[in-house]
Amino acid sequence: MLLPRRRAGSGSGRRADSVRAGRGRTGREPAEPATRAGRAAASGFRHLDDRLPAAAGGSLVRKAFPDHWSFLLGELALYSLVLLILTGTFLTFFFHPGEREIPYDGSYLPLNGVLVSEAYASTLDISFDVRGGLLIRQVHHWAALVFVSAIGVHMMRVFFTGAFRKPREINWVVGVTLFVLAVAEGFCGYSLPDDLLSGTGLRVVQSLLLSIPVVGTYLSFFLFGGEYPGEDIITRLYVTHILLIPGLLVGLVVLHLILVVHLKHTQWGGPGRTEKNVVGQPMVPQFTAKSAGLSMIVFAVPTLLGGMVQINPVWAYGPYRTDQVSTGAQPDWYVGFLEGALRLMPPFETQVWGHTFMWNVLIPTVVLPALLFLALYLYPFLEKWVTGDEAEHHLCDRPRERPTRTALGVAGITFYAVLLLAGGNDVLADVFGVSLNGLTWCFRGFLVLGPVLAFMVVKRLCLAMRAHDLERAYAGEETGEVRQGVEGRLEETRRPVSPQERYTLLMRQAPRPIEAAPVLGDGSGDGDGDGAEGRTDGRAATRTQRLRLALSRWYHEDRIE
Ligand code: HEM
Ligand code: HEM
Repeated sequence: MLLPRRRAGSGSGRRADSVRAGRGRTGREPAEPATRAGRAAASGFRHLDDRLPAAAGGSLVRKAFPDHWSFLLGELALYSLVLLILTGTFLTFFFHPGEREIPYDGSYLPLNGVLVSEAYASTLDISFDVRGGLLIRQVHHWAALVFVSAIGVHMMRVFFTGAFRKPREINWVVGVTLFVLAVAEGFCGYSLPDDLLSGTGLRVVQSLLLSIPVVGTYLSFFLFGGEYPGEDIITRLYVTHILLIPGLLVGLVVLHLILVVHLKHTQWGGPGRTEKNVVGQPMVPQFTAKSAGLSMIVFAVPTLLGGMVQINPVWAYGPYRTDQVSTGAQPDWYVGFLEGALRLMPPFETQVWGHTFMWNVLIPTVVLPALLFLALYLYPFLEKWVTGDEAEHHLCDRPRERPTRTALGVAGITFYAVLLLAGGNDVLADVFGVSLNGLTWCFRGFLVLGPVLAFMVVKRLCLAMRAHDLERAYAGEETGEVRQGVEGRLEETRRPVSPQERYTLLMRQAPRPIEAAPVLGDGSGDGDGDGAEGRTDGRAATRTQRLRLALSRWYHEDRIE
């Protein structure tokens, strides 16, 4: 039985937690945990709960967590962050960020006597001379890949289900900031060992800085502590990597989670699940047990990978030297899209008053990422503006129900994927034995056409799936059997879908484009915000309003009602 529990002062103040104990519906109060240990844990939490501010008006112990797997993606990111902090702390005991050159005298014989930076030497020491060092280094690197991937997938879940809509726009903004910080943290991290691969990445950063008009040279001198490569960059990246960004990340994650608890989770629609309640398993013991299990998997998988699959063998790349670049150099995947943008950009430069504007570096590495992240930051607000949807939403959209949003999302992912693949164009050309220039031109074409094609295909697919849903709801689902009547006619048979499924298929809203009237008003010009201050001649009053109407029509066109 679903038992609504109202939580004063939390979220919109109107949503109630409906806690379902276990998966069964018992028709009674939410069941107490069956085992003695479970009951003891629950009672301990309740004691804490009564004494913490979070308990005001309700119980954290009985907070409902939706039990769909997609709500565990955020936790995947959370636990990989914990693993990164633990393994990173271990690494700080042995890593020396210095750039002074010393002759290497550790266990890796091929480099014995070679002049290398202290940072590089200490990374080799961690790998070959510190007990368990290589394992922890590799676990740290694998965990970083899992972390950024988890954030990416979590962000897609939030995007495609519309969980960024009112009242969660601020949490979306916090989330995008977490994403930017995670990418920056990863970049700083893999630049620390000062090997040939990471040095090549830093060289790209220097070009990026130099391409910024007017202040570029100063920025480069400031960051690198003088003429490239300078003597300060590794120390600065180190402080940023182990103190500054982790501090910001942890602070923002705490804020992010406070907002999740305060606003409560969204949930998938279905019988008994409304905009006014949250149905799910209680925090203790079901959710805690599930989450603890997930945390162990998150700790185990990178540890297994770290123990068995080699990653970033810096001894094979050699120490960084400004006059060398290794072939096939690839950054970690999350930075690959910038590399791809750099490789696809045609070589444009402009000379103005003796100064060179390097568009070929400025556009792909500064303008493009700035626009991409700006689009991510603004999306919830832009969608609200275009749809005129000011309502609070706590039920997840099924992606097919918002064909334009889903198609836009897939178009964005296609754009990103093309850039990522282009970042490895040399490796692809080598593996498939094709011309590098030919491949680059193909990628350029696909960068423009791919997102458009993806948009069109995905929108049609969403509409088709939605039409199919409605057909199932009204006409029933196909049984796969064909019957022949007495008069010889063949007809397919259908059976009605279950009432629960029918409810889920039909409970959707049918959003419509903004009507001209509220935007245009009745011409009263009283400016009282009641939609009655526009014109009466059927034309939008301003260019912005006309744009908004046009975008709204485009957003909602071809809908299935
Ligand atoms: C939160 C996200 C983090 C990410 C994405 C991240 C990522 C990375 C990456 C990719 C490396 C290069 C590893 C390698 O050499 O193969 C690295 C190195 C390092 N990280 Fe992190 N890291 C994170 C957090 C931390 C934290 C919190 C600390 C310290 C408390 C830390 C300390 C270190 C140290 C000392 C190194 C250099 C050691 C080495 O490369 O062998 N990291 N990090
Ligand atoms: C360090 C990175 C992050 C961590 C640790 C994290 C963690 C979480 C957790 C544990 C939840 C609740 C469970 C769930 O819905 O999955 C959540 C919800 C949420 N996250 Fe994140 N997140 C991170 C990054 C992001 C990013 C990059 C975005 C979007 C750009 C985002 C937006 C949201 C939103 C809007 C919710 C509320 C969703 C809902 O109520 O359904 N988060 N996050």
